[in-house]
Amino acid sequence: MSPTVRPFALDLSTPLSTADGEITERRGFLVGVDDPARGLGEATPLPGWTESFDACEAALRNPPAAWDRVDDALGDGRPATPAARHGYRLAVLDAAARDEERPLSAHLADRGGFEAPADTVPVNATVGDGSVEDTVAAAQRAAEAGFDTAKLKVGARSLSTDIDRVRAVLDAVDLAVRVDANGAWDRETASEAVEAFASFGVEYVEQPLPAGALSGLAALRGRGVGIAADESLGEHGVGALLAADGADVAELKPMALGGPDAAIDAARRLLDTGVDPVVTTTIDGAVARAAAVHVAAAVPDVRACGLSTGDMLVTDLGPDPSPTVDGAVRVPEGPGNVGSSFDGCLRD
Ligand SMILES: O=C(O)CCC(=O)c1ccccc1C(=O)O
Ligand SMILES: [Mg+2]
Repeated sequence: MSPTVRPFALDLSTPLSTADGEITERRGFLVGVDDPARGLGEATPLPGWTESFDACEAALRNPPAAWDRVDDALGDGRPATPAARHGYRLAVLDAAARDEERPLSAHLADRGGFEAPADTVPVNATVGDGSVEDTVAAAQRAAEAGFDTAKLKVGARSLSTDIDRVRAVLDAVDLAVRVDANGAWDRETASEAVEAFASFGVEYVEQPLPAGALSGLAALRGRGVGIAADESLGEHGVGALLAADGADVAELKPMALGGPDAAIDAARRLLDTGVDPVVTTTIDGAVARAAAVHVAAAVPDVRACGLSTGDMLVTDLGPDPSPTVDGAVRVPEGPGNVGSSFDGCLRD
C-alpha cells in the first residue's frame, strides 16, 4: 500500500556554509504507514547528496517493491532515491518497533547484532565556514554549552586561512577539533593540510579530496591524523570504501544512505573491518534527527556524532525529541522513533 505523504519546508536560522556551498532551507516529506502499527518517517532530500525533491516525491508515491526486501538494505551501493527510501523505511521500522513496544534503537541494535543501545550519544558542535573571529566565537559558544568536540567546515578559504582558523580555535578553547573539507582540495593541498592538522592534534580530516578519490584518501592515512570519508561513502558504498582501505572513520548519513536500516548495516560492516562509524544528519527535521540518534545509540561506543543540528532550524516538525544537553543528545525513549509525541501529525 502507498504511504501517506505530506510535504514540509523548514528554514535555517543561519545558512550552513561549506566548501560545497550553503544550505539555507530543507524541504521534505512526512511519511506515514500503518502496518503493523502506525509508523512515521521523514524524507528530506538534499540534492547533491540525494535525489531531488521531485524525484523523492515520485518515489514515495509509488514505492519500489525492493524497499520491502528488508534483509538487503545496502543493495549494491547507493539506492536511486535514498531520501525517499529513508522516509519509507523509517516509517516501517517505527511501526515495527512500536509494535514490539520498544525504542527504535533497540530494534536497530538487534538488527546489527549489537548489545543494548546507549541512553545518550555524544555529539559535536557543527561550525560552518567563517572568518577567524567568527569561527573562534562559535567554538567558544560550543565550549560554554558543554560540547567536548567541534567539527569545523574548512576548504572554502585558502589552506593558510583554514590553518589559522583551526589554530585560533585550539588556542582559545578546550575542545577536540575535527575538520570537514567537503572534497575541496587537490592531492597536494590535502597533503599539506594533513601534515599541518596532524601537528596540531586535530582528531580527523573529513573528505579532504573529492568523492571519487578513494585511493587518494587511502594514501593520506597513517600521517598522524585520522581520515574520514563522507561523500565517498555515498558515492561508492561501504564495500568499495573498505576494499580501498580509504578511511579511518566513515560518516553515516541515514538520509543519504537510504535509511536507518542501511546505516546500521553499514555500521556493522565498518566495525567488523576496524573503521569507526560516526552518524550525522543532513540537517533534517525532528523525525529524521531522532532516527539518526537511534542509529547512533545502537552503535557500541560511538564517537561524537553530527546530530546536534536541530538548533539550525527556525521552525521544526514538532517539539525536539532529542535536544542537546552538555554535548550529548538523549535517545528518545519510545516506543518506536519519537514515542507518541507526533501522533496525529499526518491527520488533518
Ligand atoms: O556532521 C555534522 O556536524 C553535521 C552534518 C554536516 O556537517 C553535514 C550536513 C549536511 C550536509 C553535509 C554535511 C557534511 O558532513 O558534510
Ligand atoms: Mg561531511
